This record gives sequence, C-alpha cells and structure tokens, in this order.
Amino acid sequence: MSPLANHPFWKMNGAGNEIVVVDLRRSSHVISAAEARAIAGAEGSHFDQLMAMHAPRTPGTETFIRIYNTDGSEAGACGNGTRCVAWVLTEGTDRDRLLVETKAGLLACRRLGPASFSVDMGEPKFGWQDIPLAEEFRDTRAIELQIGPIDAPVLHSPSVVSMGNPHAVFWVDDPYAHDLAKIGPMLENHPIFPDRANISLAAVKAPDHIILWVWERGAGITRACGSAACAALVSAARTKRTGRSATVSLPGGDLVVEWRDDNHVIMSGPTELEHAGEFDPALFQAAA
Ligand SMILES: N[C@@H](CCC[C@H](N)C(=O)O)C(=O)O
Repeated sequence: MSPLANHPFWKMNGAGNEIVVVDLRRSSHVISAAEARAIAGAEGSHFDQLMAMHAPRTPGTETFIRIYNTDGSEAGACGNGTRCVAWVLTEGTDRDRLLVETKAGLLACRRLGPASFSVDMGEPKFGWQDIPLAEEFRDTRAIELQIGPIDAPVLHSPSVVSMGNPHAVFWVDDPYAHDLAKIGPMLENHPIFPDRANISLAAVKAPDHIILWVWERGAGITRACGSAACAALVSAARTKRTGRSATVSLPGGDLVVEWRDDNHVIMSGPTELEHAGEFDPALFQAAA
C-alpha cells in the first residue's frame, strides 16, 4: 500500500488558487507524478498545486517542499501554496515567521494576520538561460500568437521572467476579452519555452493596480497565481508601466506585490482552510 494512503492532508486555497498540503516530514516517500495526478483527480483533494512538505535539507528551514502541478509535473515556486504551508506550520502556535525551502531556494514567510501571510519570493531573473528560453529574444516580437490576420497577431511581445518558475506576461487592454483556455496551452508549449511557461494576460489599470488572468503551466486556468502576480509586477515596473508596488487583482482575489530596492519580491495575500481529509487508499492502487 502507498505510504500516502490514509495520510492526512489540508485542502486550502490561496486567493482561490486550489492547494493541497501534505506533511511528509517523517516519511521518505516522494510523491510520483502518477500519485499526484490521482490526488488531483479525486473528489475532495483536487488541486492546482500539491505542496508536499518533506524533512528540511538546510539548517534553519522548517521544511523542503516539493510542488506538483495537476498534470504531475514539478514546479520550483508556488507563492499561494507557500502561504498555505505557512498557515499549516504556524496555526495554533505563537510563531509569526518561518523559513521554508523549495527547488528554487529559500523563502521567508511572515504571518500578517489570522489568515494573511507574506512570502519573500526572492529575486527575479531576466536572463534568457535562467527563465529559460530556447534562445535570446533578438526581436521583441519573437513570440507572436497568430490566430487572426497575418499582420494582426492577437498577442505578441511578452515580458519574460523567472520567479523560480518561468513566466510570460502579455500586456493587453482587457485580459478577460481573450480566450485563455484556447491560447494558454498554445503559448505554454511554444518552442521558445523549453520547460514550458506560465502564461499571463495583464492589464495595467493604474500605477499601483494590475488586472491579471493566468494559464498555469501544468494546471491550466487558475483563480490566482502568486508567482505570476510577482512576474507581472516586476515586468510592469521594469517597463515603467507601474511603480514598484501594486495590488494585483485575479479572479480569486487580490495579492499585494512589492519589488523592494534590495531586489527581493514580497507577495502578500490570504489563505483559507476548506477542510482537512485523509487520502483514500484506492487512489494509489489505481495510480500504481
Ligand atoms: N500557483 C502558483 C504557481 C504554480 C506553479 C506553476 N504552475 C509552474 O509549473 O511553474 C503560485 O501561486 O505561484
């Protein structure tokens, strides 16, 4: 029987981003892609991201987190999921700060209120090998999505950045005027992104307000994506569309993002516990 069977988990959301947190700090089990897909497909444990807490690897950190998308692939960063992990690890304690680790590095979390947390998402990376891109953008229109007339691409010239995971942000007047379910997978799998990418449609409404709709790599349309909110803010600030701090409004709620002068990006927002449950052993028989 899988060591995950009957294991307790927390079903949460961060600004509507569906998150499952599971505590494997006392287990050596590493969740397989098939197990992640089985959990995502089960009633009561559907997620956009599964945050598996493992024993810490680095002194001073609380846990090493493996992050799984719905399709079983792994991600380096998940801002909304990290806030949910911070809730699990601090709820019922008097602690308000903790350090966690993901494949992308160390993340400092802070409790701001009963269900509100900030995460230091680290430094953005803009180098094409870091994002990664297949090659350097020599032409800002290197990515064009051609659905309509040949001389009128529907989307082009995104900002590209790594926030521990790859992001492309397309600037539009109204994100919701586009068919993201159709264009998201085409752009996620564009050959310019060797590791695929998270695809955002962003509209700057004011120097401190961005509207954002995200197609997540490996998960599809989500109600919120914390790392995409960070990607949008740093890209907007870098191109003088906004200042260095803004509210980013997503379908599931608002996140506040600040790009500090020390180059770190701080993302703040809500967490919500929906229920705690136990994995059904039958799930893992099917996945094996
Ligand atoms: N929802 C997350 C980001 C999820 C990871 C992404 N799908 C990837 O594969 O990079 C967030 O809140 O940051």
